[in-house]
Amino acid sequence: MSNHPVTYTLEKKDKRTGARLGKITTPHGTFETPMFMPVGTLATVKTIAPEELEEMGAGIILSNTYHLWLRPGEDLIAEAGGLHAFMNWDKGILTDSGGFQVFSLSDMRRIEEEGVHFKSHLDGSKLFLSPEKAINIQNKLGPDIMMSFDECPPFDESYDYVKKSVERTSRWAERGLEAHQNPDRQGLFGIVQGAGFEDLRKQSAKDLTSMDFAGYSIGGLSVGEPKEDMYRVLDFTTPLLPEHKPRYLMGVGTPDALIEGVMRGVDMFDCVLPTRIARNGTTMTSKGRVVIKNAIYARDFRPLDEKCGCYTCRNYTRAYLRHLLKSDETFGLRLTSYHNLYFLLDLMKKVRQAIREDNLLEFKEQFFEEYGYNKP
Ligand SMILES: CCCSCc1cc(N)cc2c(=O)[nH]c(N)nc12
Ligand SMILES: [Zn+2]
Repeated sequence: MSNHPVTYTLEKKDKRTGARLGKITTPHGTFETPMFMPVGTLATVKTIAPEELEEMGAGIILSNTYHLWLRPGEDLIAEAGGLHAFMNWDKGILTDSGGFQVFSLSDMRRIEEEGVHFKSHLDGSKLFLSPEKAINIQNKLGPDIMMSFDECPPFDESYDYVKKSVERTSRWAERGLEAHQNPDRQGLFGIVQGAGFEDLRKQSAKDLTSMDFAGYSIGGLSVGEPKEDMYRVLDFTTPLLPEHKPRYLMGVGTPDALIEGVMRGVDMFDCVLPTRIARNGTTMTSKGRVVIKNAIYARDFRPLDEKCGCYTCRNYTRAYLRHLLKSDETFGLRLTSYHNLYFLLDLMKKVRQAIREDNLLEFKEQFFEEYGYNKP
């Protein structure tokens, strides 16, 4: 069906790069792109309240089918009225399909045409996930955007293996479309795979764009490959995707990769990085990374980032943040997580403005210089 509940409006194409300004409309609101999506694996963006996510400008957040299936279970969340009600978040929610987590979290797994057999990372119990099951779980969780069940092979996997994997992921995608019970209110995205092989990326994109998905994800990247490889794959993959549907690059969230991805036509990004590194005291600032537990900050009574307008930077000093992190005080995790999320959301706001003003390349150069990316 072509009248999807999740639609994309292309507003402006950058004259000198592949960047584009747009809006994605979901049953829970319309949000500007390019956008960064905070990850809330277990129905919470760790240590941050929904109201705080809203005040920092988050539009769509992520949750994780695999984790929520195992705990507390999709039926419990369905009884609660779905993820939005369960976690008291009334903007957009996107869920991953679980395949990636199976491959990254679980050992003893066996991949067959029917699906994947594996052991729970929680208690070792035997589990089975199929394309149909992954879609049914997401139908019950009730996100605005759902992902097809895919296999994300290692980037350095053999050509023959990746070819077979891409063909199976395309068959899984078709089965998922068939199994989708709420196509009127939940948009389903296909996930393009193919590792670093251009012909396999083309095959995957051809297969998936022949099916009527609401949007397209670029999977199989940000899995440890060199960034230059990721950019090379994006260069020949994003042009294969429909211009008038959203493009989502999975698992990408460093400032440089976000900007490089935008310049290659990507609209949506997610990454656990900002909150994960925050919890061990690593923060992203306009002058590059600041590892706040470092002794040099013990008597540094300046804000974390003097150019940042976030709650953390307006109210607390580096010395205080260092004290909290060194003392394992939970409040410290909240303050660094808040700042890192705000930093990336604010970066994407500045990127959107740069596309509006046709100075994205100049913005990138200045941001890279100040962040320290150009240092040898
Ligand atoms: C909540 C996490 C969402 S993104 C997870 C993710 C991250 C990365 N890097 C790749 C993939 C992929 O290829 N397929 C799928 N389903 N997910 C991926
Ligand atoms: Zn800040």
